[in-house]
Amino acid sequence: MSTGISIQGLWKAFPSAESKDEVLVAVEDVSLEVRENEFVCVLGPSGCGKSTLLRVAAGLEQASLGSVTTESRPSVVFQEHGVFPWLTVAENVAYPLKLRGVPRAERRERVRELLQLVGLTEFASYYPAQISGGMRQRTSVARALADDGNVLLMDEPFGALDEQTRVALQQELLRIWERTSKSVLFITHSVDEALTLADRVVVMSHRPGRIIAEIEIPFGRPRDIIELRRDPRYGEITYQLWNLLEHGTEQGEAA
Ligand SMILES: Nc1ncnc2c1ncn2[C@@H]1O[C@H](COP(=O)(O)OP(=O)(O)OP(=O)(O)O)[C@@H](O)[C@H]1O
Repeated sequence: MSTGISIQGLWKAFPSAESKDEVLVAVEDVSLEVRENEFVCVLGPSGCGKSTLLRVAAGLEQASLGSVTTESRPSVVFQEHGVFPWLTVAENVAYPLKLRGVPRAERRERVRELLQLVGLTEFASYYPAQISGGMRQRTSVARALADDGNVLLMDEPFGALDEQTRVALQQELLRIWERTSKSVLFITHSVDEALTLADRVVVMSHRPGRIIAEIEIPFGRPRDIIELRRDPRYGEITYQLWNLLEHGTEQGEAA
């Protein structure tokens, strides 16, 4: 199977704010492959370098060392501020199509389909300030899907939402992803979210962020993310992931 995203020996350091002679290592020697059509979640504690990893993968930051290659130019969804406030919902979704020079009639049809996919048809002519946070994130997801590439990078896209909206959008994202088949790298600090969405969860250590474990998630597709929670393996993997986050090992022993 071919590779959607390949990260090899990636290091990222920033100048230290404390001393001119020092650097702050945010990401340490991370190698990670996302296969075509695979959904990988990167799980790690706050400040461990998850966003930095994603920003480098997106080409928004340069690697200090190592390389990132993607099958196509990645589309990115961020936690917040992902939509242009001066454009309507429909215009936001149309934006990447316009940049690519897609003719107007085709653009209109594609936007109609995407808005239907994310349940925003009725809000096409609203501005971001006139819709809810969950709707803004759906707009952002629809806009990322309007890019025709196969690589989707998501940085805690549902992190700022209330729990019910978050679960609804996770379910929606899975439904869309199952139909559009993209390679997804999804950053989260939530054990539940990683377990719910991923084919594979990559766990990072405290800063500097290294990969300390990769866990294959055994739940099949399509997934019902509510039913999933009744599966006894859900509790077991949750326990395993929490131990990795807290102690760096799977058994709750100190590393
Ligand atoms: N542009 C920057 N300049 C200097 N330091 C930075 C920069 N961006 C990130 N850092 C540092 O890199 C480290 C990792 O930050 P990053 O935002 O990647 O963590 P994170 O795991 O995404 O955190 P959170 O889950 O809290 O969002 C932090 O110590 C942060 O201070």
